Amino acid sequence: MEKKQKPYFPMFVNLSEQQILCIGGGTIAARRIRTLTRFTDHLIVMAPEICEEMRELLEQFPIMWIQKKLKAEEVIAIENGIHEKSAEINGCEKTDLNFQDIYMVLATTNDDELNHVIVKACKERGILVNTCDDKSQCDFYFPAVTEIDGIVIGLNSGGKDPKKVREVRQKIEKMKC
Ligand SMILES: C[C@@]1(CC(=O)O)c2cc3[nH]c(cc4nc(cc5[nH]c(cc(n2)[C@H]1CCC(=O)O)[C@@](C)(CC(=O)O)[C@@H]5CCC(=O)O)C(CC(=O)O)=C4CCC(=O)O)c(CCC(=O)O)c3CC(=O)O
Ligand SMILES: NC(=O)C1=CN([C@@H]2O[C@H](COP(=O)(O)OP(=O)(O)OC[C@H]3O[C@@H](n4cnc5c(N)ncnc54)[C@H](O)[C@@H]3O)[C@@H](O)[C@H]2O)C=CC1
Repeated sequence: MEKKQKPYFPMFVNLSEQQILCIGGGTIAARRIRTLTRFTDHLIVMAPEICEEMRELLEQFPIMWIQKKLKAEEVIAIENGIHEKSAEINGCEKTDLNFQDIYMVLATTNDDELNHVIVKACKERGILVNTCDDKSQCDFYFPAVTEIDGIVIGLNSGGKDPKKVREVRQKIEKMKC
């Protein structure tokens, strides 16, 4: 008998004191960082360039931007405890970033190969990792999130239909009033 894939359990996690590193600063990254600003002030974005929406988020929230194009060789060095010298950081002093302090990594670059290397390095170090281009490699899925009267609602279709997930989230938001 074929085994049916079970849905993922919606575990609600305290992220308020956890550092989250998002590698990539485009459309997907901005959408996810916007969601995460509700849950933690410890957000780091690493990307050589960021989109307009991310730029606006950097102005509104205490997000650290490390302006850097990550190289696959550097990611592999994560295994040895990579120590990043940050290039340019939004409103903050120059500082070292030690991946050992990172709780969760979001790989959101448009370089699928790099995303894959990031996933591998994180898994080796036991860091929770999500990549936007391949659901089979994710430790967890990024949910659509909304909130009604302080009740957080997270939605997920197990990667079957993200577009529908978005539509359901929008329907819920219309019901709010
Ligand atoms: C599995 C998952 C893993 C993860 O990334 O965590 C994943 C994977 C992938 N998504 C893809 C495509 C799209 N994703 C969206 C939208 C969202 N995707 C999100 C989550 C997830 N996406 C995870 C669980 C999904 C689930 O619940 O089923 C949301 C909920 C959260 C967020 O991203 O913030 C957000 C809605 C947020 C909101 O609106 O509230 C849209 C629609 C749109 O953008 O309008 C499209 C175009 C679809 C189309 O056009 O049909 C591709 C192909 C990429 C490619 O082209 O290569 C992959 C890769 C793959 O399937 O392997
Ligand atoms: N999971 C999801 O919901 C969806 C996922 N995707 C996937 O997400 C990927 C990214 O999509 P977008 O955000 O729209 O792309 P985008 O082109 O807007 O952004 C890509 C970002 O990655 C950064 N980047 C590229 N190389 C880098 C490196 N070496 N180091 C650090 N940052 C680097 C760029 O500077 C840019 O900020 C797509 O290639 C696609 O595979 C696409 C649609 C939906």
